[in-house]
Amino acid sequence: MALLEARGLNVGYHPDRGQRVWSVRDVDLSLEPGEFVGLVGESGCGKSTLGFALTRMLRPPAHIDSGSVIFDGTDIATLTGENLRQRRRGGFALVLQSGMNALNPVRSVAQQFGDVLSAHARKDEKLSKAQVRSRGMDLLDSVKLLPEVLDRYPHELSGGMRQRVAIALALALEPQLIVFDEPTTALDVMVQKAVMDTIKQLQAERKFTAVLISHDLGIVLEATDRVLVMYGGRIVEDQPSDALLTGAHHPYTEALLRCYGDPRADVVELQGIPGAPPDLTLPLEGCSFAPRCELAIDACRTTQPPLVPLGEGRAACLVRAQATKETSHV
Ligand SMILES: Nc1ncnc2c1ncn2[C@@H]1O[C@H](COP(=O)(O)OP(=O)(O)OP(=O)(O)O)[C@@H](O)[C@H]1O
Repeated sequence: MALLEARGLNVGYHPDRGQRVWSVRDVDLSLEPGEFVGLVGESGCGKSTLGFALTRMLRPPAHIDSGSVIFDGTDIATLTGENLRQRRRGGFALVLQSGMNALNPVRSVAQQFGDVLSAHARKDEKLSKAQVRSRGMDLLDSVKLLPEVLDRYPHELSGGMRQRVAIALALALEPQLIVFDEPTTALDVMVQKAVMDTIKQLQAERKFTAVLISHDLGIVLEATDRVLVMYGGRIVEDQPSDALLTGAHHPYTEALLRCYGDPRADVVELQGIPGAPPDLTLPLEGCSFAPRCELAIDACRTTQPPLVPLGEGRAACLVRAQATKETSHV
């Protein structure tokens, strides 16, 4: 049984003034226990909004307009207040792009462990300062930080250390699902690799379900079991990572793969994707990639392609779905 299932999920930003943005459109996805899933796509396609929705971290003007997010049997899309807070323990957590954004600049690391643990403690449970410190030291150890980091403030730590503290704080409530939103983007390449190695090791040992949001297909393909590709607020492809390396089924994924150079190759020829991403303030008719797609036929401009089984997973492309149907009838 899936750990999380999102069905018909629509998320928009509805500011009092200014334009509405429909950032996540009709998303259906499942996350299995213990799998490591990548979420990729161009900037602005809705990855973070989806990650925030799956962990119920959206803040106004963002709003779940419709759909469900069934986590471990409960629809968390409709949970509020105390019920939602209680569900986070042993439930779902989000690690943000920059550790500095996630940490409170005026609280020491130990105080922040105390804040997280006490905010989600059971009613009959009160942790002493010594218990918080001991738990904090274990968690710091798990992300490869020394115990003395407990008494430091965020500004005293490097970017990589702050990101490790943010990961340790997410682990404090022993979540079954952690969404990592661009966890290494703000770090230099060496630190990026070290932090990614720690994330992979923690996931393999603790067996939580992980979603890695990134625009770097290379990092995602290396770390994950399965990749979800987003375009214009929709999931357009969902395939095992190994299968994507040998062939994508959606023309947008193919274009993304051409933008990523294999560092092992002797000669790397990178290509961009001509055209611009869709405007998410507008309703979309047909396939949102059609204006940039070399394969597009008339029907692509008028019919929203459903996400159907293709290859070892799913893809939302009318042309490819039709071609597969025709070959299977030959
Ligand atoms: N607070 C906000 N108010 C209004 N629109 C927003 C807000 N945050 C995001 N959006 C819009 O929602 C859409 C999706 O943004 P989102 O950040 O989810 O995309 P993303 O794929 O994660 O991008 P990036 O890779 O750049 O982080 C974009 O069009 C963005 O402009």
